[in-house]
Amino acid sequence: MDFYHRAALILDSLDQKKGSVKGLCMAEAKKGKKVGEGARFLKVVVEVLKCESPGRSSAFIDIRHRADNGMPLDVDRPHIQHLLTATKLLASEPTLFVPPTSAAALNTAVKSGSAASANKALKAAPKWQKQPKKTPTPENLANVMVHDLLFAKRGLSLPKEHKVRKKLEKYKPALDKENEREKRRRKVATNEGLQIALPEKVASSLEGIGKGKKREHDADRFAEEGASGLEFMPGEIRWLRVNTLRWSVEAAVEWFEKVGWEMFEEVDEMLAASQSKPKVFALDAHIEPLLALPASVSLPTISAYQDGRLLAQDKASCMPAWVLLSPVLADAEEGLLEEKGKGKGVRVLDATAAPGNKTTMAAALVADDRISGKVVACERDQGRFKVLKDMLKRADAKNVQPMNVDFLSLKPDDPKLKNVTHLLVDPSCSGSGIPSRLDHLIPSSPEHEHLTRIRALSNFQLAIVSHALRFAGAQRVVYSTCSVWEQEDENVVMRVLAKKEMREMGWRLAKREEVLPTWERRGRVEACGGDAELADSMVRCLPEDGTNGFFVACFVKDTDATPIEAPNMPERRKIEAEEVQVDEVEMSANGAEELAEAAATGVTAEQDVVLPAVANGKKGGKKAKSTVTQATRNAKEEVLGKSDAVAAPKEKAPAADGKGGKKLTKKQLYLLKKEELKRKKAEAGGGAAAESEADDE
Ligand SMILES: C[S@@+](CC[C@H](N)C(=O)[O-])C[C@H]1O[C@@H](n2cnc3c(N)ncnc32)[C@H](O)[C@@H]1O
Repeated sequence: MDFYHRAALILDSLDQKKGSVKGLCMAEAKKGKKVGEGARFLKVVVEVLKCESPGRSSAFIDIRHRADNGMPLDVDRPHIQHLLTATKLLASEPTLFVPPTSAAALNTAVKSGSAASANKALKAAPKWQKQPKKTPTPENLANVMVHDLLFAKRGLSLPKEHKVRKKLEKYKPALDKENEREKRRRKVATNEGLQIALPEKVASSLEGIGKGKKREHDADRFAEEGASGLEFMPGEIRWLRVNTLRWSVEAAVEWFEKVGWEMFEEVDEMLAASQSKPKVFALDAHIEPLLALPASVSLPTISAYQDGRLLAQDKASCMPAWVLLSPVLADAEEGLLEEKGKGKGVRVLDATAAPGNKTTMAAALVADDRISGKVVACERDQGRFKVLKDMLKRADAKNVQPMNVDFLSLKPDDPKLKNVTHLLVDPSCSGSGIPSRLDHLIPSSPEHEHLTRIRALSNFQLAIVSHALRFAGAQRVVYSTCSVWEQEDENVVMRVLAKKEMREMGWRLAKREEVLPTWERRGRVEACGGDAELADSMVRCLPEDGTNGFFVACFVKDTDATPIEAPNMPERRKIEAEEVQVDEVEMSANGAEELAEAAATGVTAEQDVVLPAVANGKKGGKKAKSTVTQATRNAKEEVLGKSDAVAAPKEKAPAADGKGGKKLTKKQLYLLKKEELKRKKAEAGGGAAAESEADDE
């Protein structure tokens, strides 16, 4: 019963938007420390969400599928909840889904007459009554148990004589009958027809869970890596990066062959061969230190993975560091570093580093003796900073200086950073490109809320990348996201290029020849105002490419050339600039939020400014008597969406009551918005801010 209680608690937390599917499953599993438990939670929770998720034609899935050129899903109501209502199970058995704690608590529960108040009564019971720390809501406990009763191959995993099982089984005929009726109503032949389809890659990965210890351990890793940030792409290919700080690609190939693996020239050939041979691998065609193995391979059995010579990293996630630094490697090969003024050691800055996949890759690429490069890695969040440090240790990345700092607080003209020439900007994003996050199974917000969040993220991303471009010595800056939304991808790049300031500094986009030229999928022409060449400079990835959904663009500085012309902004962006006016006050990234607040309340340069906590990485700002630097002012304008070439129309304030009436001042508008935000946050149970959505990439 304990397992079901805990699975139901995970569903409760999901309802309260307290985290991602995988993250919450792993967090719960960690409490019990049983091998395979995370994977079991994941499987049960996903199965329940597949048949219960309400509002499946919601904005997120719809847009997501439109973005992937797929079909929107069409499941129109929560199936298990429907079964519970139709059979009156919860109403007739108010105490069945209330954890048995003490007689007194049970009595209270029985007397209460309804499951909800029974649950409330239990929670309020005195501490000395031995009861679990948290009790799940009866609805979610019923969801999990009824799911297993009806759909799990082995049925309920409770002893035959367990009284809850005995009681629940009495309802099985009625539940089955209603289930059959529902299938007829929806014109589907099987139970699967009533469920949301999982992305194929995720489905195949979840399928093996529970079939033997080795697979369980592996599945745990699947869940864990998602939560900790180490990447793992469930599906056909398992990408492993050779950690050249510890090993070489040649040595890795030799080692694999020595222990009985067969190498293939092409990834496709390797995949075809993997149908009959399990031990096959291939070198990736685009990224030198990357190997492709069949996804069925069990990582714990590969010692080179266990000791950090190989690192699990999705191919798309390897692209930014490769695009940023492969030209330096090529120059080193040809002995051109001195000539190009890079002989004194390349300095890289990773603006948003944790968990450190791209940092460690950059560190490995510049560790070459001829380059003798170093990396500064900034991470604002204290918890994630610890993860970053662990990753640096695992990868043996001694040439990295980690800093627990808000990147936006660094001064681009700081003499200590004047040697920084290359910057990685991989800011927090919506994570819409990661199918393995499974978050499309959670009921999503209404469309407006979704777009507001994406716009807020987009403004935050613009602030971070613009800040990077202002670094005095910067020559090459790579911007990336694991999002498939144009707002976070092409739009951010276009907004940067539209800024006079950036063009006058000599920034332009690196052309296709310099940015994975043989990678087929490029930026969307429409999102680049119809400019095919610009779109061609950008890289996009989708799961059908064997990677996560991803986006990469590379800015290069050419101080000698005439500044490029402002690009044609796409029509949609202009429309959004108008729509976004109000929303931009509602910023969700922590530091940027505070900057936005400061700006919206009209604080000027010499006044008290709420600055993001600097150097200690703690969330939340502190009051500081400060003179705002130009960089801070710029960032402030950017997060408010004011710095675009396509300016939002002035003072188009909405009516006071939203229907018509007197116009509000900016401050009134802000206060209203703030109230609304507070209310939403309270409703969401203090769920994570939009910004932290996809920080594990
Ligand atoms: C998408 S993740 C980066 C993933 C990382 N590049 C990797 O490949 O492992 C974004 C990270 O940026 C951090 N972050 C967000 N805003 C930041 C800021 N202003 N300064 C420093 N770090 C920031 C987040 O806490 C998060 O850890």
